[in-house]
Amino acid sequence: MLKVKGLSITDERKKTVLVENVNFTLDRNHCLGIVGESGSGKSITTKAILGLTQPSLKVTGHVYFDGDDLLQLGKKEMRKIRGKRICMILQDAMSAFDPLYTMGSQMIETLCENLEISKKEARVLSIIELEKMQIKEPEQVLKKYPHQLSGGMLQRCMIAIAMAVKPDIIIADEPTTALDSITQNEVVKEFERLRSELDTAVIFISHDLGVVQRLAQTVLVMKDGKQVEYGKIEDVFSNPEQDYTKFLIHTREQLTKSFSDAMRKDDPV
Ligand SMILES: Nc1ncnc2c1ncn2[C@@H]1O[C@H](COP(=O)(O)OP(=O)(O)OP(=O)(O)O)[C@@H](O)[C@H]1O
Repeated sequence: MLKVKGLSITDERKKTVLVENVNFTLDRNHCLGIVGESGSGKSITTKAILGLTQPSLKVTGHVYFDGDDLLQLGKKEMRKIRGKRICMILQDAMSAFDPLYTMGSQMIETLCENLEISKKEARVLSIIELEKMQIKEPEQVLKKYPHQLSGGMLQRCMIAIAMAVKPDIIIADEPTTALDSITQNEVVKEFERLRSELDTAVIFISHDLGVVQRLAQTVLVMKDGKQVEYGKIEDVFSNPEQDYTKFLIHTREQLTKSFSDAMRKDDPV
């Protein structure tokens, strides 16, 4: 459904290469996890796919989606795809909302525009989706302005909108980072549901290898703007080829071990 070929990003002002020759395929009903340390180029790769990079950054290569090369589409055509057929859930939820409007008006407007439904229907759907995100008083949340809600709450609202729109692809950039662990678990379950019930493909960017292992069928490992490993999740995790991937997996295993050791220490004897 989505095929990225030779994607590179150059900062024209600084004459630096930020991302070099990224290649991957995303099939319907599949989840691709993108992992790698901070600054390795995960976010900017997905922003480039959606034409969201700044003009000073030159993007080359191909991004094929349903027969079109997204990198060749004009702004107007791209706007038709963004938000409706490919949704992005941003790391910084605050920047996704307009501070001057209530969450209700923003959610309802987005759903009316993308789903061609009435305001009344959009309101009902907003409440249903917010409830699925474990938001206890959705009517109250709809009355609030973005600054009156926590980062985690805004993140859940953003995910609820994406879930309601049911796009072909959801790109989720660290969607669980701002959430507590119970909500994280619920959000991961929602992504699993989306994929299995609605055929939505997901690109899931995360530092958390455990979450990626649970959700993704394929994984792309990035380091210093380069794709260092790509393949089926079970192959990459059980038999990593690159030292960097081995390091990431080892670090996670160590963390998990220290956590369980610490928990054991707290157990009453
Ligand atoms: N608009 C921009 N102009 C110039 N350089 C940028 C821009 N946005 C990001 N970069 C640079 O591109 C590189 C990759 O950044 P990116 O945000 O994609 O990393 P990341 O892997 O998503 O990191 P994190 O996990 O911290 O979000 C970094 O060196 C960053 O400084």
